[in-house]
Amino acid sequence: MEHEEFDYCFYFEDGKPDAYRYCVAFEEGHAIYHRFTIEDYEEFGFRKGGNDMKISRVWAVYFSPTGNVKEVTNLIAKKLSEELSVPLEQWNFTLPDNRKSAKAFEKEDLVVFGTPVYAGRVPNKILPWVQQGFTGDHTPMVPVVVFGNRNFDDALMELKQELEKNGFLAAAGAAVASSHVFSDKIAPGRPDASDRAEILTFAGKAAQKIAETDILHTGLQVAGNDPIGAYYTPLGTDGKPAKFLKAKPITEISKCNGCGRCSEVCPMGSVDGEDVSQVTGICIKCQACIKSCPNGAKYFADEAFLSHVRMLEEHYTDRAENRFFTL
Ligand SMILES: Cc1cc2nc3c(=O)[nH]c(=O)nc-3n(C[C@H](O)[C@H](O)[C@H](O)COP(=O)(O)O)c2cc1C
Repeated sequence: MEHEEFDYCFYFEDGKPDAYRYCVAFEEGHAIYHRFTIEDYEEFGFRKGGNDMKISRVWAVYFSPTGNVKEVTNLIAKKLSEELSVPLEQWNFTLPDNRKSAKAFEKEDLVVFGTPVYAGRVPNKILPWVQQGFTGDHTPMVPVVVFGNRNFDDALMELKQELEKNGFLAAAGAAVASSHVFSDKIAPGRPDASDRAEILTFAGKAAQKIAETDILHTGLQVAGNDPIGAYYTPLGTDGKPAKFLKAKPITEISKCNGCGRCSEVCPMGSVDGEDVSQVTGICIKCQACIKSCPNGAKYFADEAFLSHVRMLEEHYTDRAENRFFTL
């Protein structure tokens, strides 16, 4: 078998460092292992040391209605691309137009995959797209979740598991705290300079590990329940569940100049472009329309939603820690 036909190679230390190398070829879903003496292996022209997993491109792939996930995912992906000396590409699947056809990644891609945390999980309306919209081919990835200073609960575990079902292999992972999109009083300005420094240190370490480690046989551990737990139940100031599933943004007509920006940024395509006061489809409360309105004409008036926001402001203003995971 010619060495180009192998998917990747590695070696076991097990008391005899470098005694043998193993190369793997995937055929019809089965891994076929070939063992080489180090002499034969060198003859094949493999690189000495490391894992022989070649990365030729880094991708920043993200869903980010109000920009925090975009910023964090790009920061990690850019640092990885610099450290590994390969080009950086982006795939932003926030808008419905970019969720029309599935995207296939190759073995030599390294995909930094970012989503926000909604109710302690991957946003439930986006989960089907995470499950169906991306395929890997033993493609290394870095799952990243960004949360609004309360908790990321099982979101990172869920994102990792879902992508691993579709041919990706987690090489590192991160849960990064940000300002909460519901309130300017919760973690304002985050990610800040200190977060960015932590993120860059993590990405540098991840690049080194990716270059050195046999990803397929190591298995990344991340925080979260396995199996994944229930969605977090938002509470109101009275400590009872705050039910605002049906809440939709309201438009203050006197302030609206009909520019249509809110309709353009809605990730669900739910704001009518002709009459922006009409929310014709699902609202995921992402706040993209509210944050993007140049005239401050959009707001939520739902009492249960506002009570939840006040509860968050009362209980979740202490600085949450970022969490980073490497092999
Ligand atoms: C519907 C919804 C639910 C959220 N649930 C959580 C949560 O469970 N924990 C948390 O810490 N932040 C939560 N957040 C805050 C977001 O994770 C945070 O603001 C994130 O930065 C948003 O990402 P984006 O700026 O890319 O849109 C929630 C936000 C929304 C819109």
